[in-house]
Amino acid sequence: MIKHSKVEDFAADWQQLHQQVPESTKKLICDTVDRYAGDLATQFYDYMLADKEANPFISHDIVSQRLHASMQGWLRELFSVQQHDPKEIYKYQCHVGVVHARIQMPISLVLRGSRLLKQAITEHLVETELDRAKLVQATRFVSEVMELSMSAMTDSYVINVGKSVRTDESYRMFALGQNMLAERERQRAALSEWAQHILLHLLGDEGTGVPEMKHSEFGLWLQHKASIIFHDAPELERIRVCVEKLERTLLPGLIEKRRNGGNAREAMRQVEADIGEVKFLLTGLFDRFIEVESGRDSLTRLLNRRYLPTILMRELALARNSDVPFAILLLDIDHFKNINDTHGHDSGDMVLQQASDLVTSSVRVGDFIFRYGGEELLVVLVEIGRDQALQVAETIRERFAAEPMRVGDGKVMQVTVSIGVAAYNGHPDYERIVKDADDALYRAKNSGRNRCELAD
Ligand SMILES: Nc1nc2c(ncn2[C@@H]2O[C@H](COP(=O)(O)OP(=O)(O)OP(=O)(O)O)[C@@H](O)[C@H]2O)c(=O)[nH]1
Repeated sequence: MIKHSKVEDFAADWQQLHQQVPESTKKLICDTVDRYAGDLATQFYDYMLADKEANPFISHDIVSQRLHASMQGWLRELFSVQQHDPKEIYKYQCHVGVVHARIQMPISLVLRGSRLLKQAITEHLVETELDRAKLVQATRFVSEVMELSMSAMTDSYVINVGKSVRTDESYRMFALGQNMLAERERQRAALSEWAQHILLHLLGDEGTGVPEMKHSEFGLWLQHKASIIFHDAPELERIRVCVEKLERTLLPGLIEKRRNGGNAREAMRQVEADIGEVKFLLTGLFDRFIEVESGRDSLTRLLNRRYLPTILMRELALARNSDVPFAILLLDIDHFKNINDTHGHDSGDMVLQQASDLVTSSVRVGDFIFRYGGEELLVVLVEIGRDQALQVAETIRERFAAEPMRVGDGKVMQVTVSIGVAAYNGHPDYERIVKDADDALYRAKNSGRNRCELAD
């Protein structure tokens, strides 16, 4: 069967729609839209300009200079009786969609606007000499033309918003690609330098107008780059609050104290504490992101769970398109709580680290190992069938049972694991295979632990 492209589907629907409605009715709609195009555009933009959500995207000036006329042109063309090529009409609608995406106008707003226009055109049609049957037909025609236009617009809107998200993300990755450890040290140094600068300035005798942070190297970084790298991390906001407090309250207070010859020690201490807080937040922010962005869990160095959907979706696509199967193992350390309770939390951590080393050395380099939960690991075994996957799980289980683990103070203890195994079975939803492995793990636990169970 030939797969139709979106433009061909649009053209076919457009032609079919036009064939269903008599020329006389179309002519009347065309004339009505033509006559009221100005009013319709005014009505549309009055509504948009009054709307809180729409307001940031348009202004009175832009409306009067450009948009009002474009809207009339668009309406006239959409309902024109001249036989335009439907593919050209499709392109035109896509272009409008691209523009909406570029200015980041929410699609809900575009759809709301279209409903408003549909209603307004219908009201004008009611005033014409059309009889009831024809009026119903005309109203339906207007509605479907609008629907078709919106579907083309939405298609290109979605693609183009996707593109811009990818661009943002690639810039973010580029920014992150710069060595984050070096960046962290650079910004810490820039902050210290600025702090030193103001303290030296304050110790001088003028005691007025300290150098503003926003013009310092750190201030510029905070203003322009930090929010791209860290998005809306809460620490960033707290840093901004600290900086504002410093500039608006603490520093002026300190200057005032010094000018009046008062004891500035307490004010100075507050300034130092505030700068210390900014430094602390900054370090924490970088450290958190270095850990997350490296994609690894900080304790076990295994992959972070948030990458699991990406990996599983990729494996599912490979399995579907190239017939390359895969399987997952869900592994849970038995009675882990007892290890913590008996030997302490640090020993629990040590066991987790040894457990991840053991699993890592039991699978191939091409497999993926995630820290799935507290004491749960998830392994994606690539290019493997169900029986082989079960064998791998058995080997891991046996190794755990055979190799005692260190728990601090030179002590060792026996640790066992339960494993649920699920192989790709053609189901397209990646959550399903995880759920299958989870059910199998549950059975392994309920059947006495230190066991592997295969999903049904
Ligand atoms: N030391 C340490 N403990 C953790 C970590 N993450 C989770 N835990 C602990 O792991 C324990 C898991 O306990 P449970 O879920 O009751 O299960 P369990 O004791 O392993 O028993 P079964 O799974 O039923 O065999 C909890 O006490 C958690 O506090 C971690 O990173 N380090």
